[in-house]
Amino acid sequence: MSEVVLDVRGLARRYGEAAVFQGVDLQVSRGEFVAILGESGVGKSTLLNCIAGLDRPDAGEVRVLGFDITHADEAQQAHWRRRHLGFVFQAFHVLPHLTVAQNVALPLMLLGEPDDGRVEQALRSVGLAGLGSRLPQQLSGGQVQRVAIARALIHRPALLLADEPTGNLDPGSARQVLQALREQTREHGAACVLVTHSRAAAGVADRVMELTVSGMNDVARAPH
Ligand SMILES: Nc1ncnc2c1ncn2[C@@H]1O[C@H](COP(=O)(O)OP(=O)(O)OP(=O)(O)O)[C@@H](O)[C@H]1O
Repeated sequence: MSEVVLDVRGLARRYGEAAVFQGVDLQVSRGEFVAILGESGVGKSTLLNCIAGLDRPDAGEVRVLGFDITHADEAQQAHWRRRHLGFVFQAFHVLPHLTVAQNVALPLMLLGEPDDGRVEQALRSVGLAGLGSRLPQQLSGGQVQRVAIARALIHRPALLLADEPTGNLDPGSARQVLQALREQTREHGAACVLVTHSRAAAGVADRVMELTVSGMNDVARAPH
């Protein structure tokens, strides 16, 4: 059994009297790609934000490689995120005035560890060799999301979180982006959690779960 990177236990979040979710347990191992399905409004983004330490759960805890993010203070959380977390969003989180290479280099710059060779290699590995000097607006939607994947993994984080990364893409581009996400997760030995309402998107994952108000359920694998 490979090492557990993400360990979520008994997580609950409520707004006022209404529970968004409760009793959420989730373990994800190194190199494993887990998809979490759920209807709109069930709390998928809230769950990712709680895992990232951007939102405080009302009960339960989140540990990443033993570090208890739930009970850390904000400065510790911010430091932890910069070093150990990659995040891929649905859209528009690639900075439009920076080139593709500068976007990918950003996490390394924030850590004070610039490395042009690594940026070039990262672009190659997501199929964007030679496009580093372009601006994002000169790329297709699928290419922009592959920039976002390269950027999310450039600093070799232990944990990769993806929130509907294919929501705005046609099915062909979506498939390429998901395949890049899966390949890169394995190659980097990251633990990846993807949230989506798309069963097709969940089809590339190693394991599929469903988020409900009362916890997380296993789902039979969607056909490829
Ligand atoms: N600040 C807030 N105050 C009150 N309720 C909130 C707040 N933020 C989120 N909610 C509620 O929490 C629930 C979960 O929202 P969340 O965005 O996590 O769902 P989701 O599954 O990611 O939805 P979608 O797939 O549409 O993005 C929703 O019912 C939402 O209305």
